Amino acid sequence: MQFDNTVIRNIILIFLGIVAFTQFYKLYNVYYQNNPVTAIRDLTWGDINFIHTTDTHGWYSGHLIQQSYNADWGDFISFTSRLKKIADDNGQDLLLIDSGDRHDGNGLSDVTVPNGVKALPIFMKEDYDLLTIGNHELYLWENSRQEYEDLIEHFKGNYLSSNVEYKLDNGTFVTFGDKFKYFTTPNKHLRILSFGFLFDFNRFNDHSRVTSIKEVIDNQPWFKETLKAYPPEEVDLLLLVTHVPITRSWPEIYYLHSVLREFYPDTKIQYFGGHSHIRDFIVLDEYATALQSGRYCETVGWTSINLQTDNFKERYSRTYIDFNLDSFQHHAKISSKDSFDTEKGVNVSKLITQTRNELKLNTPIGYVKKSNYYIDYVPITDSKNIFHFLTKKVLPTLTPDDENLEIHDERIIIINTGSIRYDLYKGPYTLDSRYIVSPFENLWVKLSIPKGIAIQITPLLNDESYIAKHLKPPHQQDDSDEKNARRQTRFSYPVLDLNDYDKQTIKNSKKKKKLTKGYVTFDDLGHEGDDTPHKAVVNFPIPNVVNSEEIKKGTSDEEIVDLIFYDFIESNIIWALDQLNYTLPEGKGPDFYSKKYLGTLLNEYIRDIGA
Ligand SMILES: O=c1ccn([C@@H]2O[C@H](COP(=O)(O)O)[C@@H](O)[C@H]2O)c(=O)[nH]1
Ligand SMILES: [Zn+2]
Ligand SMILES: [Zn+2]
Repeated sequence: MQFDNTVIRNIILIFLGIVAFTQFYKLYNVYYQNNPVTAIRDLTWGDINFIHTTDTHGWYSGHLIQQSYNADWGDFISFTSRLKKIADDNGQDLLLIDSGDRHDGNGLSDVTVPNGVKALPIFMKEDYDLLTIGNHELYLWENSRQEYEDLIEHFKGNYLSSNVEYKLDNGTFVTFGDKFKYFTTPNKHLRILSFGFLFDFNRFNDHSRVTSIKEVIDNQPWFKETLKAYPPEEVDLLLLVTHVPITRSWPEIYYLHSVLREFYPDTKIQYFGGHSHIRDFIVLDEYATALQSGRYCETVGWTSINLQTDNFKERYSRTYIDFNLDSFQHHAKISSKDSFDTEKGVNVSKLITQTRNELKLNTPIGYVKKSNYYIDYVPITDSKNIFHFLTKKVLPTLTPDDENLEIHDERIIIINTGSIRYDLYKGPYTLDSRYIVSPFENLWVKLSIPKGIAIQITPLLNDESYIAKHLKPPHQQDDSDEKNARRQTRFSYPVLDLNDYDKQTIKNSKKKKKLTKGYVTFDDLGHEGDDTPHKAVVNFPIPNVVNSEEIKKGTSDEEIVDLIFYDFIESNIIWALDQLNYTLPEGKGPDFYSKKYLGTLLNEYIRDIGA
């Protein structure tokens, strides 16, 4: 076959065209990753507006490798101060609220002794109008003491806790802050009665005490006396600042609401929730809604109430603001970073950088070579799932501290999935990553029991139908109810006819935009609540516990094996043994039999493995 010059020239041109197109396409994609074209949805302002944070868990440096959450606490302070100015200029009110859980989840908070000693002063730079306590302020006495001595002192009058108390050295219990607050807002002069509540948490340290919401309502006269002292004609709005999941499957808010409605049949009530780490907004009735604002400085929650209208849809708005500068500047309506920054905000950002350097948080202590490892973006059986990685690669490398400890040939190591808090990213494994992935200082313990019993424990702790049918293991509700709260809220449904919200959603979804991965929240108002439209990520189910089994085939069920687990879940293990009718030899309690196995934490083993 013969080719003339024109054919050859055309082939070369086509080839060059393909190369040029491929290169252009690559650049285009890189550009989009860094400059996603997404229209940020505006905030709707009302007579009274709220900025809400919850479950920050020490993430005040922001997310250093995730653009969507790249703002730090200094930026957040500039943001809220800009919004306060807008509110004041327009004669509207804006209140800042935090729902607790400020420890455990980030190096900035957890590398110090006591944990939080450097992070809390940074948190305290924000001018919160109301705040309350989370369960992470109650695991360790030193954290409760910080709340009592530092935060309550600093936020005097604004720190509310209606069902949590602190034990003084002389043994008397005193409220963490105040049980309630009655106040008038600065601009609209609205009269507000507010309370602070924690869910029915039972793992508090012995210098504190939690009374369930139901117990407070039913058996502590002060609560109903307070409601009577502030009758409906003297209250424009009730504010409930809680560390309680707002989802319908968690009954505590709903019991509280039923009682409040007996006293205030049509007063407006706004709930703020936390603990299950999700974005959520619930409509309780025509005049009552609840907002929950995610976790880990990924989200700033916004809700507003327009008091002038009789129309429900015009009365309420909610937005989940991504914790980044684009969103902050957009909502503050200031395009230049220099004009957006406030002196205080810039100083707090500097303090964060200084503190991170001082604590050497960016120091690499290992390297994650192969890939990212996700908590629930991939199924648990996937090699990129962090629990798959931990059970297959990390747990089998655990070795006891004491070489004289009696050990057996076979062992099962169980971890509660709640002890792993964040995805593990490919690249340098820093001192910070260590606490991000798993912040807890739990000890490994060992129980030596027959293999036939040991192998049934993980399935039993994960069998929710079994757990639902039988007595709940002590403290188990901490984990499994929390997971239910996460799951069910995603598919919560409106109790009022809110179809118009969805029409709006459909209209907008026709606009073809390249979206980044992130939250797409389905709540009672539809799914346009996230300020930044995202491509939704899939969240696969994760069990309560996972294990690594080093068990030989062919050995008898009577063979004694070592069951190794964190002391944090000891009560769950003892519950499971009880369900299996296995009694530890008489006269000796579990404390005697479960021996300390290892002091080295899982997060240090990850470093050694290098992934
Ligand atoms: O020492 C500990 C303390 C807690 N956990 C896990 O944390 C969750 C509670 O976290 P929230 O932020 O309050 O949701 C608890 O259910 C445990 O899974 C732990 O593993 N060790
Ligand atoms: Zn939390
Ligand atoms: Zn919590």
